[in-house]
Amino acid sequence: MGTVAATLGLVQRYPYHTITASLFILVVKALFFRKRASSLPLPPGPKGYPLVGNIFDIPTDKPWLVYNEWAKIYGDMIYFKVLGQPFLVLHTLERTYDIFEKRSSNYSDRARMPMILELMNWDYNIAMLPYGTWWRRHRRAFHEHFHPGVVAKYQPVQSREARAFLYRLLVSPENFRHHIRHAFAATIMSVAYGITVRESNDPYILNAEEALEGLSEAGVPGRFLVDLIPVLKYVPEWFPGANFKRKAARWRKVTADVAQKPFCHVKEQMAKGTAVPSLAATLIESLPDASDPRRREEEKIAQDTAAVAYVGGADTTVSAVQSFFLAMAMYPEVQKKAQAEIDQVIGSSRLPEFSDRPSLPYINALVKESMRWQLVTPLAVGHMCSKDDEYNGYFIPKGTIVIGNAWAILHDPTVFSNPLEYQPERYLKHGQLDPDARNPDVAAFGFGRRICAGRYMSDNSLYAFVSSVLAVYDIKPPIDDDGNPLQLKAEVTTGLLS
Ligand code: HEM
Repeated sequence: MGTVAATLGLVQRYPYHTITASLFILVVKALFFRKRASSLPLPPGPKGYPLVGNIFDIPTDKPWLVYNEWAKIYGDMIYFKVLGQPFLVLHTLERTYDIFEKRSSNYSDRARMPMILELMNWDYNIAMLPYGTWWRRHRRAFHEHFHPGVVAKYQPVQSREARAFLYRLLVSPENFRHHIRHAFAATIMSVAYGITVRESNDPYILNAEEALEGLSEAGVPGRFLVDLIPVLKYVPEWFPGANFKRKAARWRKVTADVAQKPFCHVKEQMAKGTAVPSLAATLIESLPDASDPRRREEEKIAQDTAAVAYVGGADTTVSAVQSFFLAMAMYPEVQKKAQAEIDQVIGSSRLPEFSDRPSLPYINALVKESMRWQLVTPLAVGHMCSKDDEYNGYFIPKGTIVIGNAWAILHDPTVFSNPLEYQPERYLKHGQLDPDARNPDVAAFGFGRRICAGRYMSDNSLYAFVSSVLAVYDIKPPIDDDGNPLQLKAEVTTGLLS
């Protein structure tokens, strides 16, 4: 879900000016301190300081690894507070299932983000909407076009873009990372709007990238004081120190363009009778009449649905494909087995099709392992607890941001032997997919009612790219000055999207 998730619920160290101001708020809040609604203890976690809580303990670099270490001390539920904001990190599948699935009505909300949602107008992003009717209407509209029964209709575009990607790799293999990004942007623009993007400097893509950069900056909790003191959103732009308002104004414009420009383009094409089939065109066709009072809201939902396909899909699957390239360069024996399967099942006279997928168990296992090995969203996206709760002998206060440590769940050595190794074989038994092997989907796409709504489309894209690339290319590590292959090591970036 790409940057769809921004950095919701991801904890980072706060700048010191933010701390000072927040202290003030906390003192005020403390004056109205609410007595705890339960006599049960809070879940265990690192002991923090008065008022600021665990601000100095919070990991900035790959927090999923640090929480994994903390779990050895505190167990599979870790509770801590940062500037009054409670967090709960869940470490095992049992806990994420109990909380996000069994108690989903209480654990499906999102943290309030005034900078992003109220000032930058990212409110079209389903992933950020508060839990409730408006989110549910968006989710339903999105699901209608991305559930497992319908995503097959996007396969021709996915295959076409996978093939165009093969050609670009042939021309300039050194730019493979750029080509991956371009391929996914092109796929989604085509699916969502029927737009064919330019090879470089495409205005839609440039605009979206700028909006996503703003999102990524504003998504760091504490980056903007207005997230801690929402009333600051009313400060006028000219006011000294109100730089955040000027930034928000610029980002608001590009963010709005991401959703509106391509959608308006489709409307114009439809009016002229020249529109090509697309998600936006289908959504527009099924809108109520212009005179219908429901039209305004329905049109907004349609516009948001198409836009979120782009912002949700632009970066995420890209990251999974990058992991796949790294894995192939590091594990040549895996690559050989995958190529042998393609050669045996398909031969060398054509490229793999979607219809071949059931006959390619090793490739399917490789797609799964590419989602597990280096997770795209190692902490998924935090869910906010809507009301006070009691669970397993502990009290969980309303407003707690609950994070499922997807990395820990998919690197549990009791479930995945040698979890740091890339081994597609772990999903196979007697040469076929083993139904009893833990499927990375249990955590790689998040949890419960907010689980990634684009995961079926993403899975198809990954299959199309992986199988096409392996059918025609060998992926190898770069060569050093003496002509020897470089020793590669998996090093991932930190952040919500790894
Ligand atoms: C490897 C690929 C992807 C990964 C790892 C991924 C991951 C995620 C995660 C972790 C969430 C939040 C789940 C939660 O709150 O528990 C999410 C939400 C979402 N994703 Fe994805 N995503 C991927 C691809 C896509 C694609 C291709 C699309 C669009 C076509 C998409 C659309 C969405 C949407 C709409 C949501 C919001 C769901 C909601 O809040 O109700 N994602 N994704």
